[in-house]
Amino acid sequence: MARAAQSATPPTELLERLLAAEADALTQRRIERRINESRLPERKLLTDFDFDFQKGIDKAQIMELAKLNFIHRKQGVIIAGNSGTGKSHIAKALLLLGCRETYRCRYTTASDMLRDLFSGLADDTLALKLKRYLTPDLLLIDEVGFDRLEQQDPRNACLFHKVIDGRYCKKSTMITSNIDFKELGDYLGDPVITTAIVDRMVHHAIILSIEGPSWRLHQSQQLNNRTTRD
Ligand SMILES: Nc1ncnc2c1ncn2[C@@H]1O[C@H](COP(=O)(O)OP(=O)(O)OP(=O)(O)O)[C@@H](O)[C@H]1O
Repeated sequence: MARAAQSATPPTELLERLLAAEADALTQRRIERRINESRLPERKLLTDFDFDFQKGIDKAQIMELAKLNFIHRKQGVIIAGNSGTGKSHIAKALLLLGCRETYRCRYTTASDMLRDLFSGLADDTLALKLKRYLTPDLLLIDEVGFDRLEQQDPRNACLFHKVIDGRYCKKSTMITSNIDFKELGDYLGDPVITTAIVDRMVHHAIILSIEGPSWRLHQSQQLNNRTTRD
């Protein structure tokens, strides 16, 4: 206000500037809140992704996904491929973009989600816990098939089904996996229910299959080469 008085800024212009700054700060706070609520463990960006390294990924397709129309269309996205090929990086970056728009998003790994839902069975809070995974506009279930589930129990398939079926055609779900869907029945403990899960997951979904080298391996090879040279 002192500066405005010095430069004889008209009061309406001053008010306009103050309100714009407040509106920007409010938008920023809302974005931060959505990111925190999403439980995203790290903020990955598509601009940090080396598309030249991973030739198996169609950059144009990812940039199309980055427009987030799939959330609006309540479409699923499945990113499959070997370890280290960048599946989680891309999925997390898309989730972050979702938070930056007005979407409510949630990140989980398959094992964390199933552990959480199992605890809901134990203390009769399943309905409440399911809400966490059913209400977000975008749910990312990362690392499907990645590790052995804590509870080796066919109810894993029932719980997974509750989430997928509850979101089917209503909300968008992103899944990353390093196993073939044929192995999902063993992973979730019930092949029959898993067939119903896969059916819903792939229906109308955008499926990206990344066949390529591991970025982690590439990084450690580069490091080794550098150390040998030094
Ligand atoms: N093409 C790439 N450009 C830049 N960083 C990459 C690329 N691919 C992977 N990374 C980085 O390598 C690490 C592993 O990638 P990411 O977790 O996305 O792999 P993943 O395919 O999900 O593997 P996993 O199935 O083992 O979880 C991350 O830190 C990620 O940011």
